[in-house]
Amino acid sequence: MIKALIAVNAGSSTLKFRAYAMAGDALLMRGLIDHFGQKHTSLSLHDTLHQQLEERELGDDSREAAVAAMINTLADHGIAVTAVVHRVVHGGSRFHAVTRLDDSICQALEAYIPLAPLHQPVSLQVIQAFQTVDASLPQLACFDTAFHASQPEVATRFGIARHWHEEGVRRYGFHGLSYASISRRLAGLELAQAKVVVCHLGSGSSACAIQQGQSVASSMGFSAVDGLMMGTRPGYLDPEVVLYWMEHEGMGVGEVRRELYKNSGLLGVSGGVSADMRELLASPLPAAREAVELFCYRIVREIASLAGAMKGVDAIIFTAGIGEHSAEVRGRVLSQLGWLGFAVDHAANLAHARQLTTADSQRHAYVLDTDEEGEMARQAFTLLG
Ligand SMILES: Nc1ncnc2c1ncn2[C@@H]1O[C@H](COP(=O)(O)OP(=O)(O)O)[C@@H](O)[C@H]1O
Ligand SMILES: CC(=O)OP(=O)(O)O
Ligand SMILES: [Mg+2]
Repeated sequence: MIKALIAVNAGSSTLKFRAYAMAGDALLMRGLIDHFGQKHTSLSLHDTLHQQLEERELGDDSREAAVAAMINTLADHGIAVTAVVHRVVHGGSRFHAVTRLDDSICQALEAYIPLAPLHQPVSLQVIQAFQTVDASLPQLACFDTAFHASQPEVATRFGIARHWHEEGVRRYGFHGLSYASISRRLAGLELAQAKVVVCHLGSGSSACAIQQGQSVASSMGFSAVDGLMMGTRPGYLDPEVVLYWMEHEGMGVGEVRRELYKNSGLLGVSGGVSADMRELLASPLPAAREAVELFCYRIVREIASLAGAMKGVDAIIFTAGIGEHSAEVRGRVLSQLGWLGFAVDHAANLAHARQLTTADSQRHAYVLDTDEEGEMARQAFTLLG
């Protein structure tokens, strides 16, 4: 048996995991638990050459059964799980580094559930499920907020009374594991010292201004609902809209939260067609087109805003599901940024080439695959030694 660390990236409905060798940290296998915590939970496992090793429904839809199936299936393929590292979305002002989990840390992380209601409870349930299945397994957490700890104070403030900031009502920023994984690869593009806007476009989307490899500003704030429009979240929204819903529509906190996290974004604007970019791009319906148009428009505005925060921009990088796979979205965004010196190379964009701009473009745009799990593993190995 090969001893391995598994990196667990739990989302609201899927759980992605990857196994890395404890000796030498090589990637061994990647897996997905689909419909996690829902009906018809299934597990699939692929080797590093993308060869499928397993694909089956679990029968038992509990999170504990899914965790046990993950550990047992890896064992069937010669991998003994000896440690786990989790992606935890919110680490607040307290957690800026990979942390060994215990009851008191988990309790502290529970306090951030209201700030990340789609993600934080799931992560904590997964941690609990591992604890139930194998209490002796060391568990670590890496935080999406941590990469943004380098931001200057001005980027973290809201224009509200000072005491709120001191109480933690401030901008944190998310998708930090993705940005850290991109930041590590900037040197390879000769951008280590540059001013870069990275667009992480997935079911959750955000953008980050990275200067000399560090986060200096980001589109997400106090929670993962702010900034760009997403699959089911609105992004930037005048807070008076929330008051309007409560005061004039009689909506309670739970209903408002559902509206903000489940009914908005691509799904809401498309009139219910889909939260999935692929389906929207394939739809002939005007509302679906409008949703895509708004998604791109908001990215263009955010890039200009983040460029302002850095007093310039040298490059744009697209990453995550939509950023890595949708030439349509990248092309639309870059076409609206000609005034900033980005000239799209349409053939390169369609071919998903690394560089998306023409050789004589004043500034360049690129695609890089995000590697949240790889970043988690790297951080975990520094702690495990
Ligand atoms: N070929 C593609 N074209 C357009 N969008 C795509 C493509 N492949 C994946 N996506 C989109 O990527 C999004 C999911 O991104 P991903 O980063 O996997 O999300 P998450 O990890 O947050 O669940 C979905 O909107 C999906 O439609
Ligand atoms: C922070 C966040 O929005 O994460 P995800 O993209 O996984 O939903
Ligand atoms: Mg994601």
